Amino acid sequence: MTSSFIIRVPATSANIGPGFDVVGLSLSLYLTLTVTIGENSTLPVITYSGEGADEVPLDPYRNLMTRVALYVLRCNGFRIFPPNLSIHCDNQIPFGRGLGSSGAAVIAGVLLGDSLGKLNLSRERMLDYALMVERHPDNVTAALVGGFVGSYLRELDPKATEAAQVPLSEVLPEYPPDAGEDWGLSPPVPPLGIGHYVRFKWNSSIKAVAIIPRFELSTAKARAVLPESYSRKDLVFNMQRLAVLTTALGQTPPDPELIFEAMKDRVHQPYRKTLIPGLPAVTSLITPASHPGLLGICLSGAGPTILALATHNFENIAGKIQEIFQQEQIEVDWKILEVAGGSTVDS
Ligand SMILES: Nc1ncnc2c1ncn2[C@@H]1O[C@H](COP(=O)(O)OP(=O)(O)O)[C@@H](O)[C@H]1O
Ligand SMILES: N[C@@H](CCOP(=O)(O)O)C(=O)O
Repeated sequence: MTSSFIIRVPATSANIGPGFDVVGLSLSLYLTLTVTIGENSTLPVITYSGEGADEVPLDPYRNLMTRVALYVLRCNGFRIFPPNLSIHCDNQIPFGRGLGSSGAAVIAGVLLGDSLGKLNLSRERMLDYALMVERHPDNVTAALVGGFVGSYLRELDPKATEAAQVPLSEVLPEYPPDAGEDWGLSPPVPPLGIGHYVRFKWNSSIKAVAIIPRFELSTAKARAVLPESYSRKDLVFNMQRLAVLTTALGQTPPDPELIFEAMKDRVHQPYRKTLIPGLPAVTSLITPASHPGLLGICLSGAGPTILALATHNFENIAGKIQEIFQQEQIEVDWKILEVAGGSTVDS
């Protein structure tokens, strides 16, 4: 007998200016998995449509989503994937653009492992698993619970810190063992309650315009350009703005002057401008005064996507940003997105 279920995970925009590795916003682009049990196969058969379909690995031991699902299953007493599984992924989230595609794949993998193993993990426990794989909580938390969220990683005792520092390659085995070889010990189980979050209010008149350059920038590369330490002046600059921003985006009516200044950042964007030509011009030349309706502009996640928050005049704002990128010989696509709900699993 065949049965199936559907997992849906939203895109996310992390940081929103000053909230580096802290805040995330779920957005209305989705990774949708249709999971069918009943096909005749030993290993999961994976197919893709949409974004990334021509580059994503379809081998379940190499695909990020199924590797995460296997990690969750192995931590809970299952040795291998259940048989007769087929997974179709329809993906609207472009890879490597700062819209949380990897965070969505990790959350989809956790939900897949939970459903296949009938584990009934709580949302908090699911977040622990996701955080073993993606160590910054902003994307995965927003993708799991939805909305505008702030999160932190708990400081762990030395034993748990050790478990949480295990390299990704050990948490997620990439290759099956050779025939006859044992899988070895189960992977490190996440410490309990690594991540904690709160959801902030969001004024529903605010939409997110995502201006998406047609080139990929891996998050790893965009993190590698960041310094190890910061001046007190720059940290205070960001903390002052973040404290204001988390309330300002929930107020009615939204205050453009307040939000525009509160979305400025000195922790990641200045260092990433070398990887994203046009970024300094985009964040300085377009203002609420020049473009009514605009509230603020930032890099989405690690970039290269630009996120403009606005209440109206979306086409005009996107058009100006597109023009700035064109001067750098960079083509873009743009979309008006809503703030989305969290991930769902439906039969
Ligand atoms: N739906 C998916 N299924 C499998 N792997 C994915 C999926 N989405 C993203 N990935 C992996 O994550 C990589 C992008 O991650 P990353 O550099 O963090 O960029 P992003 O800003 O899009 O999260 C992709 O190149 C791919 O390897
Ligand atoms: N806080 C992280 C967020 C990365 O988001 P992504 O969507 O680019 O994966 C960072 O800024 O590095």
